[in-house]
Amino acid sequence: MKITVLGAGAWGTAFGQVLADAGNDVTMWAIEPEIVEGIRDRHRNAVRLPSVERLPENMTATGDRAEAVRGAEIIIVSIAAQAARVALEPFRDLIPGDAIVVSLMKGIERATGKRMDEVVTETLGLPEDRFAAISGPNLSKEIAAREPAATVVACTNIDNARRVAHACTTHYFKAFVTTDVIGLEMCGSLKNVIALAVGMARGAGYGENTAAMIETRGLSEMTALGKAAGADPKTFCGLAGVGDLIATCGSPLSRNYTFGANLGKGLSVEEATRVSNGVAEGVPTTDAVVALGRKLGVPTPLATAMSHVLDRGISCSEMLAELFGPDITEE
Ligand SMILES: NC(=O)C1=CN([C@@H]2O[C@H](COP(=O)(O)OP(=O)(O)OC[C@H]3O[C@@H](n4cnc5c(N)ncnc54)[C@H](OP(=O)(O)O)[C@@H]3O)[C@@H](O)[C@H]2O)C=CC1
Ligand SMILES: O=C(CO)COP(=O)(O)O
Repeated sequence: MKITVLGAGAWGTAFGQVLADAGNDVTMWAIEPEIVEGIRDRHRNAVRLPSVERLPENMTATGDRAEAVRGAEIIIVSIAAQAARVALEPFRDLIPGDAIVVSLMKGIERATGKRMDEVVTETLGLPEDRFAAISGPNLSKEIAAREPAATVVACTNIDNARRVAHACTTHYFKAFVTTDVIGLEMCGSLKNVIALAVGMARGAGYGENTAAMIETRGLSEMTALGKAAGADPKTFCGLAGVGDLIATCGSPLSRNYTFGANLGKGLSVEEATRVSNGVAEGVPTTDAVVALGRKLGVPTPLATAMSHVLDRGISCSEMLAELFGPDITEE
């Protein structure tokens, strides 16, 4: 198949390699000429994925939007979530009429509170059965090293989910399918907020009990919010939910975990942003989660406490005290 990836960041590039390994012809689209030339001429993305010495031969790149998507059967979107709307607008009239558009993004648009499925379909004028989301425990550097991993493809049209899953199946990468697009989107976005809090606790020097508490209470919070938004609660027990939570909250390869760890060590939000190696989606998504909780009538103690870290600069122990709350409640 001819597949295009919009956004040659760490995950866009690693996933492009998965697609190329699966036998597809892959074209990466990026704004920066340095990244385009590197992938096209030297098979290398030294800016965003330097750990890979040489990307596959059936992977190229262009900075020209029309050329990028011409004839593409599947178009992958892997752009920082807050920039997705602006970046996709110029593609609206260029996307082939039968292409499936797949989002790898894990975030909620802060300005509107919308999930990426909503942002992508709205911006591109795409029917929902031609939109798919991919989410799971997929730390890009490990997948770029071809370590065994699995993911989930969600589409309201299960046949289209299967087509996308087939396109990204390799000997080291396995894709499951689901029709629960909302659940998948909520899992990927909300676990980043939890990873910020776990990272912060780790950075402050706390151990396993504290991390397990934040992860478990966080899972409960994201499941309740997801259910209220229309998701299937089962999705939160699977790869995209618990699975991604374990990977993201347990690895310094996660930008969200690392961002949180830096806050826990005493860096300010500005300093943590400056040293971050790529986008930490949980940062802008935290406020969106709090607002969504308010709209849906679901308490979000963890996201609210994290928003006070990010907006008011409260410390890790103050964040945890907020999370504890004064009341005795049922678990
Ligand atoms: N890295 C990972 O392990 C995983 C990441 N994800 C998700 O995938 C998405 C992308 O992440 P990742 O690739 O790692 O992030 P990076 O920070 O490595 O890259 C972000 C990408 O967004 C692009 N971008 C930012 N602003 C704009 C804009 N205004 N117009 C066009 N492009 C823009 C960047 O382009 P440029 O390089 O030109 O700045 C870059 O390609 C995120 O939502 C993330 O949560 C999901 C699973 C795993
Ligand atoms: O989503 C991820 C792993 O599944 C990557 O997490 P970060 O965006 O925090 O690096």
